[in-house]
Amino acid sequence: MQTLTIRRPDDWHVHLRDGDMLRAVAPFTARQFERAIVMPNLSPPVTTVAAASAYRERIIDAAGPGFTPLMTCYLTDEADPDELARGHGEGVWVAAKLYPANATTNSAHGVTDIRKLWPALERMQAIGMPLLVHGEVTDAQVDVFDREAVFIERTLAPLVRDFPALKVVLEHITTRQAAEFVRDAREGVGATITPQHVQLNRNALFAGGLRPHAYCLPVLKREEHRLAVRAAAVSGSPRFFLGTDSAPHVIGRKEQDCGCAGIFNAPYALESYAAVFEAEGALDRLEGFASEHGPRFYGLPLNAAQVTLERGETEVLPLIEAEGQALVPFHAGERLGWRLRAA
Ligand SMILES: NC(=O)N[C@@H](CC(=O)O)C(=O)O
Ligand SMILES: [Zn+2]
Ligand SMILES: [Zn+2]
Repeated sequence: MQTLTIRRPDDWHVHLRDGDMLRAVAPFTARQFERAIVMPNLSPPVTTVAAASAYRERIIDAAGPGFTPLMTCYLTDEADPDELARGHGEGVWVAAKLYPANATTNSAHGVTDIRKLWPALERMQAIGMPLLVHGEVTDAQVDVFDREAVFIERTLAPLVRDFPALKVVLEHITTRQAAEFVRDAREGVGATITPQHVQLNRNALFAGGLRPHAYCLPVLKREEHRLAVRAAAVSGSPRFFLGTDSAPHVIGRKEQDCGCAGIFNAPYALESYAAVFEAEGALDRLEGFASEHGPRFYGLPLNAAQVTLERGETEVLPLIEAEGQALVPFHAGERLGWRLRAA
């Protein structure tokens, strides 16, 4: 097969940031995807309908025509059910995002105790607004590699039980436990999967030295987990869908004493996923994962347009500079075997 034409995909988890960084990265996402679920972890976080509408306009300006940002509400301990319902009703918010306080980048205003969210979750369940979850406990006693599995046990499993009709997406899954939990859960539970978590295991963090550009949260896990998440991605199950978690930080913030978590994978995300599906003999399932499972889960229409991937070397630059931002992309300096044909 020399070309692969699929329905135009969407990215169900991306960080587009704001200001110069937004202008630098939004065109990469817009080139690859028709829609994207935009994470609200700006500083300050996007907690009001007004802030989300204004942010949406800035994204549309930066991305150019043909791209639709789908906005999310950042949940705090003070999350107001009426504001959530209003934003959802007005078509501004597609979903709301739960960051356990201090679990990841810009999550200081996140939720300190899930019980504080109950009124918000009740309303979201009633109106059919999905809950997106950064699934890691923040308990310093828990080993950083176990934080996702412990979160599932302590928080997610009870939540999925207590809110039996709430749509829940476990974002950027990294473990066998997460893949199995989502696979076996009740209806209305899904997961996004990033390109890095199906291609790298935690050895990548220490390959010949400390590798800040392989550092993201949840952190890469053992090989056993990579294989389980990879199997879920290519399984064809509608519960698993594409979410890059592209999370740009300028090079200086990655390469420092306390480097930021996040991998900037937007520029070649599709080429990267295609390599995985091909290696697994599952290229015929790429379209479901990239373009169908997500919209069906969210209850949104499938995109009508198509894109074509063609076989051919794509050279990933070691450094991408745009709008004064210097970013090291995922696969920096490598060659990928597929190329997204220009629209
Ligand atoms: N994934 C990351 O490592 N970082 C994300 C936050 C997140 O998605 O948890 C970021 O905003 O930089
Ligand atoms: Zn996260
Ligand atoms: Zn993220």
